[in-house]
Amino acid sequence: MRTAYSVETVRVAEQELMARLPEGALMQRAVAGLVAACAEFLGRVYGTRIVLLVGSGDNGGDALYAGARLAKRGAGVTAVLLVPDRAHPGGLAALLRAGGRVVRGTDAAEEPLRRADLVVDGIVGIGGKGGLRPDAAKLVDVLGETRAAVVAVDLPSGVDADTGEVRGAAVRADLTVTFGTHKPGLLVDPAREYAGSVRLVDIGLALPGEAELEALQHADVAALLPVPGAESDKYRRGVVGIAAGSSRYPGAAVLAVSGALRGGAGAVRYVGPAGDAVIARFPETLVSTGSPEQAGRVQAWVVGPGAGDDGDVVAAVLRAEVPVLVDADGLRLADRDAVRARRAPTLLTPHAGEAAALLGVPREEVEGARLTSVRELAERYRATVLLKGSTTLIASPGGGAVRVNSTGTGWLATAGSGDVLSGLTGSLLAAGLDAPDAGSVGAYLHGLAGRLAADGAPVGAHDVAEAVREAWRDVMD
Ligand SMILES: NC(=O)C1=CN([C@@H]2O[C@H](COP(=O)(O)OP(=O)(O)OC[C@H]3O[C@@H](n4cnc5c(N)ncnc54)[C@H](OP(=O)(O)O)[C@@H]3O)[C@@H](O)[C@H]2O)[C@@H](O)CC1
Ligand SMILES: Nc1ncnc2c1ncn2[C@@H]1O[C@H](COP(=O)(O)OP(=O)(O)O)[C@@H](O)[C@H]1O
Ligand SMILES: [K+]
Repeated sequence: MRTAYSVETVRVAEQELMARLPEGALMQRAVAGLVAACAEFLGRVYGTRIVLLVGSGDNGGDALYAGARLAKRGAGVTAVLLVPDRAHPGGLAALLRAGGRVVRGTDAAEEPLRRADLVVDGIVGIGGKGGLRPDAAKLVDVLGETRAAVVAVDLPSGVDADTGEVRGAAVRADLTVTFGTHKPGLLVDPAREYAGSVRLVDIGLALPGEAELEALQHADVAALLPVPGAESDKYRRGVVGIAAGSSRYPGAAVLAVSGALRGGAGAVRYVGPAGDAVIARFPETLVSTGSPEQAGRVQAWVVGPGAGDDGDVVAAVLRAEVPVLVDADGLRLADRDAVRARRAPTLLTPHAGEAAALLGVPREEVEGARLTSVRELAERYRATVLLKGSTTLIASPGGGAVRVNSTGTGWLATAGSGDVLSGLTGSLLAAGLDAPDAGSVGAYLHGLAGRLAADGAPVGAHDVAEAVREAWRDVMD
């Protein structure tokens, strides 16, 4: 499991560790990792031109000490000091001793930045408050006009470490070298995109049990996937009910069933007006035309994909005393109080637009503040919420760590791919995973399937469903 901790938690752990170490030792651990990452990134250090962007805190100190070590290895290093009289004194002295050069202010930065092979962003790290100040923002603008590669120290300056929000100018890095733990912002868009690839340097911080964010890895997913035992039969494996599709959107039903068949349940029941289309494509589906109550027992329901305006079906499914996943039209049709009153688990799976409607805010607000939005939705609706997008987030109603999934690819932004996800995730619910596990395992497999199916070329949603089995095998390998 990859985890990310809030700045507040990092600060406490940092204090505890610093109290036990000689002064400056922690920073030198961070610097050693930063230098190794820069050297690896450059390929060779000798003869390269490196520019350090140096703010007034320890983030700038890291950059200065790293610059000193790189200068000793033969790089030409120039430090741009944003607040010259507050640059980290020890770091600055070390750089000057190593033969580094210093310029002051943004105007003087232009020329060295244009010629740089590598820029080290030490403007601000976890001590950043609010958007970048005007002089720092101007420096970031100048940097944006160059073609230099950028390594960010701890965080790309200008992104919010705790939320992943980016208000105003921020550094776009190729690589971020972060210390002690991932910060939530490094795993959540839009900030994640600014970070480039992320390298974690272990500096010995002892972090408490509960993280702010968790990201499942292959081994975690493998341990959660439902695998039939010798005594399994189709009912014990779980039956998932799909109440989806309409005469207008029969394809949504087919796609949700295609996902459900690959999610580990022993049988898939379909209820709705698209039964003929479903049977034609998937003859193994148990199709019925009546209401969800009459469909026979299921261990979980999926309701909503392509449902059109059939609010009665949504209401009937919400009355069921088994886990229910509500997606797409179902999110619009579901009665809020009925969702909140449910005793069995509920999993809502909105994309940003649907989440915005549920919260009564503009879509951009959700896209700009995904972590805050998903937490708010889970609390308001007393449900587990899976917020879809480039990074998918899963929050639980009682608070606690939010799961983040980033196995996906932009190729998944194709009509119907959300229907596949809802069927797949519903199937995992029916197989016995709890709502946060079903949501995060479903998103993981779906994202991986999208990657495997696309392999660099466009895909349709049915290709994604077909690739779920390959993703499953890949995880189990
Ligand atoms: N945690 C760890 O274990 C370790 C942490 N380490 C490193 O220390 C870093 C944290 O250092 P830090 O605490 O000095 O804060 P930092 O990020 O440099 O920023 C504060 C400075 O920036 C300024 N400033 C603030 N907001 C701003 C804005 N919007 N725009 C512009 N400027 C702004 C603020 O100015 P002030 O408000 O004081 O005027 C202040 O001077 C951390 O990220 C990591 O790199 C490692 O060395 C060792 C292990
Ligand atoms: N840029 C992206 N990167 C990764 N995954 C994405 C991206 N855009 C969309 N997705 C994923 O594709 C799926 C789209 O679902 P949704 O928006 O419901 O589409 P539809 O309603 O057409 O089925 C979701 O699983 C979402 O997380
Ligand atoms: K930084």
